[in-house]
Amino acid sequence: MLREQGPRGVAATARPLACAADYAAAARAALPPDVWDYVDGGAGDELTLAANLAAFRRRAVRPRVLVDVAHRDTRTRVLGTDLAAPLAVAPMAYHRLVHPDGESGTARAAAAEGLLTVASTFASQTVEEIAAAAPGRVWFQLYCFRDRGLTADLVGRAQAAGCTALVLTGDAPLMGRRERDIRRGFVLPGDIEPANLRGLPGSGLAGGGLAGGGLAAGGLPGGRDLAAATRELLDPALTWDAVGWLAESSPLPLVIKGVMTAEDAVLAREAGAAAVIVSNHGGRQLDGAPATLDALAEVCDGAAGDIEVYLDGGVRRGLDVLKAVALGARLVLTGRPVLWGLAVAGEHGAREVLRLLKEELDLAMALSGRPSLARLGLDTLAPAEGDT
Ligand SMILES: Cc1cc2nc3c(=O)[nH]c(=O)nc-3n(C[C@H](O)[C@H](O)[C@H](O)COP(=O)(O)O)c2cc1C
Ligand SMILES: O=C(O)C(=O)c1ccccc1
Repeated sequence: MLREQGPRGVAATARPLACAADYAAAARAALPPDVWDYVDGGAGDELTLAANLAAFRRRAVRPRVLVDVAHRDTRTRVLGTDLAAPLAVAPMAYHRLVHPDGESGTARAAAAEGLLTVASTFASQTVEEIAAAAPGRVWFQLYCFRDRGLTADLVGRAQAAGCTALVLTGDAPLMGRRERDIRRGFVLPGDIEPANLRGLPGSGLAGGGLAGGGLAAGGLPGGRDLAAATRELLDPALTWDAVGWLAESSPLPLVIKGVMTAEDAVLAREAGAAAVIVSNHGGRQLDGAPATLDALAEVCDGAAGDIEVYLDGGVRRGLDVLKAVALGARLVLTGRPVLWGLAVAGEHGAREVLRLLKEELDLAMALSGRPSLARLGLDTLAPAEGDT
């Protein structure tokens, strides 16, 4: 068990870290304030960020008692990968902002717990390094660039590196306005880079562009404008045609991230996707989008059992995983908690956070009288407040 470090690591004040929220507090104390806010923050008034958390808290579980729960089984299989629990690490940019172990540390941590990691296009290590750290347990998150040749190159690299699925992010035609980053004048430190784009001509994000003084999030003087540099790369004209193109051009199963409506679940199905992730990007894109847990039912309706439905956003407890699975998610992804663990104790800390979430899920399954994932269904949860 990890212990919080006291001043200069004084052991006498060290307290055990009992849950993900404890890691958040320890990470906040350890990280520079601008990095904490980059990770923690959402878009606009952070309404959606708060809604994701509130939706999990609102739902109560209907416990069944006197059920034999001597053996619990949290295992599942998702797109050909065997998982110890229906849990994965959501794609996040720049893990080395919080710890030098970076994405390869995260990927090793997840694999050690029998889970998988989605590596971001904007990872601070290359997809080759990350995939090599956790063979068979890495998916690749793709941002589709204006330059389709460059996009196809990245897809080819991810596949050659051994990634077993592609996750196309659909909710970021432009970057959301993260006001904490603007107020802090957040700048990507000069030693952190989007490693997959190394040497990329003309992007302004790689090579010399980065080495010279870093990237500012808010267009403030003293660094490059992160939002502007990302805008130069990402294609705001992206449509479902690109999904069809990707589904045809790569043998890897394709997952669409950011689907929040039944209509878009139907389009994902028709375009050849294998799955969708109900996600509002952790409240970092459209502020005002609903909580993901509240959008899950309609996306499941649209998916109609033809494609799988996953969920991310606000998962902080094993109990949250149980609730999402009960409402139809085959896989639940968690983002910020893994960066909290990584910030506190590198790979070991990330692993501890994932282990805690798994243990909490196992205990919640026992105490709710549902010892297998198959027993988690709509009858597991009490009606949401306000439902009739
Ligand atoms: C620091 C940070 C960086 C992120 N970078 C990406 C990214 O590169 N690509 C992407 O599709 N989503 C990205 N996301 C969104 C996550 O994949 C995920 O949707 C979200 O974090 C889930 O919410 P949670 O953090 O509340 O678990 C990022 C989120 C955070 C917090
Ligand atoms: O911060 C994010 O949420 C994110 O998705 C992103 C995208 C491109 C570069 C850096 C971060």
